[in-house]
Parts: sequence; structure tokens; C-alpha cells
Amino acid sequence: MKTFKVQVGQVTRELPIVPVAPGVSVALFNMLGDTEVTEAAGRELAALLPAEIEVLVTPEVKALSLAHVLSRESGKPYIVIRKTQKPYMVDPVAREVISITTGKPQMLVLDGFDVQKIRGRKVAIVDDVVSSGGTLHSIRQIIEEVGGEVAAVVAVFTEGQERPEVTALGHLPLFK
Ligand SMILES: O=P(O)(O)OC[C@H]1O[C@H](OP(=O)(O)OP(=O)(O)O)[C@H](O)[C@@H]1O
Ligand SMILES: Nc1ncnc2[nH]cnc12
Repeated sequence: MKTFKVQVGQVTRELPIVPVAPGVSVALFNMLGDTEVTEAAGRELAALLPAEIEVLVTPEVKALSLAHVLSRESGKPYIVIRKTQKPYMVDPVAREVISITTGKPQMLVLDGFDVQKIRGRKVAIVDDVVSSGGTLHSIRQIIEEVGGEVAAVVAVFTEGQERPEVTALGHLPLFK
């Protein structure tokens, strides 16, 4: 299998290049279960987080452990946007999204219980990869709908096009 080498802090990984759509492959960055990469990425991104940030918002699932480390390192709380609506949620706020790696609609759902933790606050969106920007766009809409201000976007990698609005540790190409 072809791979693409990346560096996160002092840690290197050979990412497998896998197809995600007809004619499109990505270097798959999956931090789940990779403690070393998650810790390195969280520490590096915490050092780049603007001091004004009050709360972190992240989508489940691959970015979840990254948000945990970033929260621990920065001392800022984090909120998880879920991909399914649960019966225990109160007045959830939802948006549909299509990410490059999923290719079909998914839901992004903020539990109404978390709204007051975002309203009036300066928010950093945390993700592992920003690629098509679909996930980022929908999370931004949810945050703004509930009265939060997106003051930063941090990710381990951007992918495909350049994204000056995203503070990232590196960039991944798309493969044909
Ligand atoms: O910029 P985009 O094209 O929207 O892609 C970025 C999103 O895609 C991945 O999530 P994925 O849909 O693979 O979900 P998962 O983390 O639940 O596996 C990744 O974790 C980002 O959230
Ligand atoms: N290269 C990638 N690895 C993991 N998740 C992604 N989401 C979008 N691009 C991705």
C-alpha cells in the first residue's frame, strides 16, 4: 500500500493512501488509539491557541481525543458536537454535513444543554483535518446560531486547498 509520511511534533507516521470517492484518495490520518500522536498534536496546538479563546468545540469522533489533550494543556473546556441526535438531548441544534471521508450526509448535533457554554463566548473549533471545509462550515453555523463567536480554527492538518483561516501543524495533499 502506498503511504505518505507526516510529522507531528517529534513523531512521524506513514499514513496509508486510501480511496474515499471515485478518483479521489487521501492520506488517512486516524488519531484514534494513537496516544503518541494525539499527545504531540495536542501540545503543539495548545501552544498556538490564542489566549482570548474561552471554549473549544469539536466534532466527534476522530478529533475527540485531540480536543481532550488540547483542553488539558490549555485549561479551556471543550464541547463535543455529536453525529447522532440522542433522546437525552434537550432542544438540540443540528446541521447536515458531507465530509470528504464520509461522502454521504451526516448530522452534526449540539445538545441544547451546551448552548449556554457557547453563547457570548470566544470559541476555537478543533478538528483533526480540514479538507472540503464542509464540517467546518456546519460547525461554524451552529456556533453562530447559538450566539458564539468563532475566534480561531485549529487542526492538525489542512488538506487539498490552502486554508489561511485554519491554524494547522501541516498540510496533506489529495491524491488522484
Ligand atoms: O473538511 P471535511 O471534508 O468536512 O472533512 C473533515 C472531517 O472529516 C473527518 O471526519 P469524518 O467525516 O471522517 O468522521 P469521523 O471523524 O466520525 O470518522 C475529519 O475528522 C473531519 O471532521
Ligand atoms: N486525510 C484525512 N484523514 C482523516 N480524516 C479526514 N477527513 C478529511 N480528510 C481526512
